[in-house]
Amino acid sequence: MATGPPAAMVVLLEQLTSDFPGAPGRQGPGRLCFSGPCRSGAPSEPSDEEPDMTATAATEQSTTERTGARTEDAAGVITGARERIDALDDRIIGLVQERMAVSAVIQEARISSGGSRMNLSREMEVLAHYREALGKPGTSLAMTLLELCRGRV
Ligand SMILES: O=C(O)C(=O)C[C@]1(C(=O)O)C=C[C@@H](O)C=C1
Repeated sequence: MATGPPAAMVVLLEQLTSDFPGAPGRQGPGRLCFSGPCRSGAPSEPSDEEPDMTATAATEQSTTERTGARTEDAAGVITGARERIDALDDRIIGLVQERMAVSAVIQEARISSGGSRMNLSREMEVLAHYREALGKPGTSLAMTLLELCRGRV
C-alpha cells in the first residue's frame, strides 16, 4: 500500500523546499520527509531504507543550501559569480550615493535662488532615459532613484 504523496506533489514540494536551508521536509539532497519526526543533528538508528548522512552527503547538502546547485562544479560557478555581483552591487550603491549628492547640489542651488526643489520636466527626462535603456522596469528604477535623490537638501 503506497503511503507517499502523488508524484506531482513530490515535484512541487521539491521545488518549494530545495532552496531554503532548514526548510520543512528537507532531509538532504533529493529527500523529503512527509510525516513523522525528521532526523536532524542527533544520532539515529541505522536504517536500510534511509542511510545515515555521510561526510560526503553533508557536503552536498551544504552546497545545495548555499547555492541551490546540485553539483560542486555548478556551486563553484555560482559562488564566483555571486562575488562579482556583490562587487557590482557595492559599486552601484556607491554610484547611487554619488547621484544623491550631485542631485542635492542642484536642488540647493535652485532653492537658494528662489526656485522649488523639484523640476518635473527634468524628472520626465530621467524616467524616459531609464525606460529607453531598460524597458518598463527601468521606469520603476528611475522613480526609486528620484525618490532617493529628492528632498535631501
Ligand atoms: O535635475 C534637476 O533639476 C534635479 O533637481 C535633479 C533631480 C534628479 O535627481 O535627477 C532631482 C529632483 C528634480 O525633481 C529633478 C531631477
